[in-house]
Amino acid sequence: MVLRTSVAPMSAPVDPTAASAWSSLRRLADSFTPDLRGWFDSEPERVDLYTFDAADLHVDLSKSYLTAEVLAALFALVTDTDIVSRRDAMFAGDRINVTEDRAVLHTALRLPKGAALEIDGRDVVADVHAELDKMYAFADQVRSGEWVGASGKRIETVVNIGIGGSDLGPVMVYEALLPYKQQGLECRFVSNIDPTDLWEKTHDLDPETTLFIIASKTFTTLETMTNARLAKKWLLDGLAGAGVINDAEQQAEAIAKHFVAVSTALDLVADFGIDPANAFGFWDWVGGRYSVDSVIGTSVCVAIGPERFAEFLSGFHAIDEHFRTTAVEQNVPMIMGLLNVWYNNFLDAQSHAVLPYAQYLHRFPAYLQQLTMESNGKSVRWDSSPVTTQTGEVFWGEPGTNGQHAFYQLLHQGTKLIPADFIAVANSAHPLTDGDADVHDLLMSNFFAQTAALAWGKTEEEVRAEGTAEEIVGARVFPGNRPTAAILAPELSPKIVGELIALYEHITFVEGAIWGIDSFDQWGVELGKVLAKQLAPAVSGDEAALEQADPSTRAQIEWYRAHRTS
Ligand SMILES: O=P(O)(O)OC[C@H]1O[C@H](O)[C@H](O)[C@@H](O)[C@@H]1O
Repeated sequence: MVLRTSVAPMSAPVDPTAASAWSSLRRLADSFTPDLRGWFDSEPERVDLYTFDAADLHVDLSKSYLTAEVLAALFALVTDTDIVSRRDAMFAGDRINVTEDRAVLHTALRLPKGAALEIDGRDVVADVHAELDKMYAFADQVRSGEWVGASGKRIETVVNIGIGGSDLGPVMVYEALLPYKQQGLECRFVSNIDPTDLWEKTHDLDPETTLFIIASKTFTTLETMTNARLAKKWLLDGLAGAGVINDAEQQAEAIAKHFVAVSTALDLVADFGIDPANAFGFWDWVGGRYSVDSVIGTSVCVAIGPERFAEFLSGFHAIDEHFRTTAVEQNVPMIMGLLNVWYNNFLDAQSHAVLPYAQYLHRFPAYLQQLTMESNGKSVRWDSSPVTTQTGEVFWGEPGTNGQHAFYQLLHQGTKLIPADFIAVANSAHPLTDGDADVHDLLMSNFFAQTAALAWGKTEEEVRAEGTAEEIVGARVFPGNRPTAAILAPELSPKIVGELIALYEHITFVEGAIWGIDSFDQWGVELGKVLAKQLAPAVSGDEAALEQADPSTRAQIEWYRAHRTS
């Protein structure tokens, strides 16, 4: 397979609301009455019609708000908004991240060694695999104990310092794949500039057996650079206190043994004092929130090993191939992205729940929040023209069954439409029995029960038939017709975690392509960063700087300063 950069100029985004498919969907929405019970009665083949497979993922959308008419109109929207061309442009390495003038090539990070993708005459796949091989060699050294700290002891704890995409991806995947982690080797993740984060993650560690990975695409992020400097001090003070290092030369040697970096800015890595030989690189065509499958995943690779990491990448690639080559009618990310547009733009859903029935996926909703909301939370299209419709879904969630005892009340009986993705695997990494009961079966009984309860509800007649007192019948009715998607997979393996991430990456892509926005920039995070820098002197006591602040902010800072005890 050889993909080449297309040189076609980027055409202006289509206004989706002007598309004829949009009008059709609007008409359908105006008279839309969800009726899952009725649809299942009148469409005996509904389960088959709306169940799809993509690599190892089995996706049942039969309890969603899809009907034949809706799906046909959504497929027409694919044509009207030319998503397929945009998808192909992404895979080919076109600069579809217009506002940053960059290609969007996270899919190249998981191309197998034999593949080729040329960008500006460079074989990107060779570059990717050269960095992967370097990361794999490093991971092997740490795992085998060949890599030792300043006092000759093997590494026991790897602390990843990063934030946003340089944290959420690694920590989510590390937690998801804990059963694959090497015994005796732990990873921790420091992200927040709140000093308690670094303190909590380091105070009980031995500097002699701790290795820091400074993960930052730009190597300028305030939180990460501050924490990196604090970590350097913690390490050097600790080693000096233990008599391991005594002079500047030994300090430099210690940094080389206890710090590695992952970045696109290798010059800044060197300025920080990390030996470029201990730095792993990637490229500006990898967005932060799309980077866990690059060397940003070094902590994960150390934990699970190169072989498993390669399997993780193969999962992404399997879904990439599905998305790239499968006909729209069977294309799972395409259909799920379209379905989300149907909920969001036509049925006025305000948010979208993601409910993994897998404790190991407990950080998956948080990870998806960055992926989907940083990508698609935009008010202008990629040519800066204002959007004329809603964009960016609000994703949220918690693992089941925990959420059942917390917020599911609102899902079942609340007034809001909240489509929910239920995710589960067939096999537990740690099967247990409670008497005769297989505990994973109990978990899954809840999974199946919840999507059924949400879909079918409980009618007044059913409630009355249970002998319920008339005055509380209303309170005990479940309206049903709450749409869900069920995503099932055999087990939570590295490959399947890669598949799940890639599935949502491409769902996000499809939604952004329909809205005509640049899903790959994030200018909205900048203003707050600039203001924080401007306000920092005022917060620490500079009266002149405080005068510059607006009255509300000034009053807050004054209150803060008045209540500081140290
Ligand atoms: O990896 P870094 O350059 O340190 O960036 C870390 C994060 O911070 C930024 O503010 C962006 O919002 C994120 O997309 C990014 O992942």
